[in-house]
Amino acid sequence: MRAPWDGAARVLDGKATAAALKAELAERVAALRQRGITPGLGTVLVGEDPGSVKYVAGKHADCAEVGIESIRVDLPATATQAEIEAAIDRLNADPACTGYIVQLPLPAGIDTNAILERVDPDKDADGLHPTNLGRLVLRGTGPITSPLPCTPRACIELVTRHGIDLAGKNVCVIGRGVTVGRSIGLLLMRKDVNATVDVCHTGTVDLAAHVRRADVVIAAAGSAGIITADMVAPGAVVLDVGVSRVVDPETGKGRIMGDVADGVDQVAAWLSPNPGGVGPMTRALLLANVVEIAERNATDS
Ligand SMILES: Nc1nc2c(c(=O)[nH]1)N[C@@H](CN(C=O)c1ccc(C(=O)N[C@@H](CCC(=O)O)C(=O)O)cc1)CN2
Repeated sequence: MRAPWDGAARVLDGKATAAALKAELAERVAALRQRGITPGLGTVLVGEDPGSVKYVAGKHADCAEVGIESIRVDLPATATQAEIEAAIDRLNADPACTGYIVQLPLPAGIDTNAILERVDPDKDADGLHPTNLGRLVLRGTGPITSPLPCTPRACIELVTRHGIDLAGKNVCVIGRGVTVGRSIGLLLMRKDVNATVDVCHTGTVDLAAHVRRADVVIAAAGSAGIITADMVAPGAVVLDVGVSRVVDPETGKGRIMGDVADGVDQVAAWLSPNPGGVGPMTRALLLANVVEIAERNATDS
């Protein structure tokens, strides 16, 4: 099924693809605004983790770019479960808020599942509410009418917008976290995608054997450089989703390292850079979720 491959990998360019997607979304937001509907994205940030602060700021900048209004709720790291839940209840009741996210991870001691379950499923811009994940399990075919998790959606959009068809492909997912690994299998198995999925994790025996069989590798373990060139079949498509923050021994500065080691670009046919691959697409798909909620609400009313 794979074409023989003897060149350097082509780049799955997340920045350019996200820019194209955001331009399409800006047009849909303009159409909604013409009908008197203003989509609004809310964020709940608890504490001042530098990564989370940066991601939330990025989400609001993206909103401004496409014409979505922003609602920011910033709580101190000392916020209690009850205080976070009260903020959730306010966003659930706020008509200006079309959809919202709770930035993860939450501080230690907070019951994350209880927080995510309190989000109104119809405002769940992250697609992480149990009702929406349950719909993904139950509805393996037909149109999708509820929000989908952003990073899994980002992976699929990134490859399909580069002309890669996933139907019939063997996809190896590495990592079983809720935001990516566990939920992406459900999307890939849907009839409209039609991939065969292998999900590997820390309990997997012989990870390399699984990866070697794959036409498409989605590395979302958060373990720097875990996927090496000798594991990847020549001509495979490789998405580097995992993020580890490491200190560069040469510069002494912190930098992001993905799950994919140097050298994979000499074996794979396509490779998503990290940064610059799935991350920017995840941000764009969050906006897509908000626009789709607004469009569905407009049709329902
Ligand atoms: N509620 C959520 N929390 C978290 C999610 C999520 O989807 N929902 N995912 C991550 C963080 N995240 C979004 O929130 C996210 C992470 C990274 C990027 C991104 O574009 N990264 C850039 C590099 C950025 C940098 O230099 O630091 C890239 O990949 O090019 C977007 C979104 C955990 N929490």
